[in-house]
Amino acid sequence: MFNNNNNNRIKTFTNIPTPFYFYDLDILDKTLDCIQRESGKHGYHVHYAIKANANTRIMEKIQSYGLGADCVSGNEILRSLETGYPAKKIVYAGVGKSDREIQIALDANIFCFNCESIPEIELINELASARNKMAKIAIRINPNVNANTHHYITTGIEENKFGINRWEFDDILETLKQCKHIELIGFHFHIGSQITDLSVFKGLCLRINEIQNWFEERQILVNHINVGGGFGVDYNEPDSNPIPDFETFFGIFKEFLQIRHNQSLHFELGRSIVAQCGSLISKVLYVKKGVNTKFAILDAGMTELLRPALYQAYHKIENLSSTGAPENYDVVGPICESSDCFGKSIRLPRTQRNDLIALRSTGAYGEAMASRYNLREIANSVFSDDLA
Ligand SMILES: Cc1ncc(COP(=O)(O)O)c(C=O)c1O
Ligand SMILES: N[C@@H](CCCC[NH3+])C(=O)O
Repeated sequence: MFNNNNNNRIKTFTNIPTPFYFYDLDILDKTLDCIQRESGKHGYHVHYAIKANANTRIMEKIQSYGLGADCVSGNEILRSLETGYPAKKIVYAGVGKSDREIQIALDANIFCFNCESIPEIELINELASARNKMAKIAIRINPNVNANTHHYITTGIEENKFGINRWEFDDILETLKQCKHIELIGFHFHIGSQITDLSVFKGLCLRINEIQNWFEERQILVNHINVGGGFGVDYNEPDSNPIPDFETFFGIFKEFLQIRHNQSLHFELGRSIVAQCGSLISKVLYVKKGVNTKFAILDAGMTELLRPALYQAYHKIENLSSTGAPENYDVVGPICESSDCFGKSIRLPRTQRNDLIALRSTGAYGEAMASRYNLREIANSVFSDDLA
């Protein structure tokens, strides 16, 4: 995206106050085209996990391709409705849904609650009963499949707080019998995020097959299977792999998941849709000598991109201004935290004050996780369409 063919774009960056989130809408369009084509081959339903990036323009663009929304809060449901996602394509997960949030979802008549505990199902039943409504739910089942990803973003093993475990199934069936304002329409699964070992999804399919058999033996059939999200992206080589291999990803589910007659399959993709269209653009404030290294101190920090500090995540770092001889730098932000570091011993062309630096693949969980720590301003977003 930032190679020599794009020198003009880089020139336009020079006049924009930094730091800012840059979104290449061409990459987003190509990603969405690919998702539409590859999921369409199998008739799959894709919901965008808006927690990855709830920027209005990004959400509107994704909605224009017909995707639904996967929400984790009442405010995300409201934002989805405002940006044109039809209620009948909204799913809502979360271990801690508040009364207010459940009411928002009931009033909007969303497609499905993904329920994570028995007390939650009982509360939804009570609030639905007060409105004389039926609430459609899927139970979020913890399939106990290890996602082989960072332990902070693993969600599908028994020790995690998410979902309902297998040893609770009998109690769930009992609860569902009691709850007259609940209609069970699906089973939901989500095992973690940034999964690059695709055999993990095969393991998920095989586990879902076993779970479906268990329920079928008890005459429980549902119309919807939702396998969540989690498909990872290439943070090392965003230019060689700007669009994840959705053909292979959806193909795994086609091959290994035993979908019953009349069942539809749903996905909740976040990162794989938006990560590669975004970059955080920053300026070098100072280059400072350390004991063993040089620090390149940027005007962006963990307040604009938390992932490196939170998960030791790597985002490719590029100096857009320099073509000098390569040197090693510890690339850090201005925040009063030692973990405010984007990378150690990063090889960059000779770097100096005012050079523009791009932190790549920040479209997912970048702007969405921004904070005002140290009373910093929230950075602006800039779209490729708006640049000359
Ligand atoms: C329930 C649920 N669905 C979907 C997602 C989206 O995940 P990803 O951005 O990895 O596709 C998440 C986040 O991990 C999630 O918790
Ligand atoms: N926020 C995380 C992923 C968690 C997704 C939500 N369950 C990330 O940046 O990688």
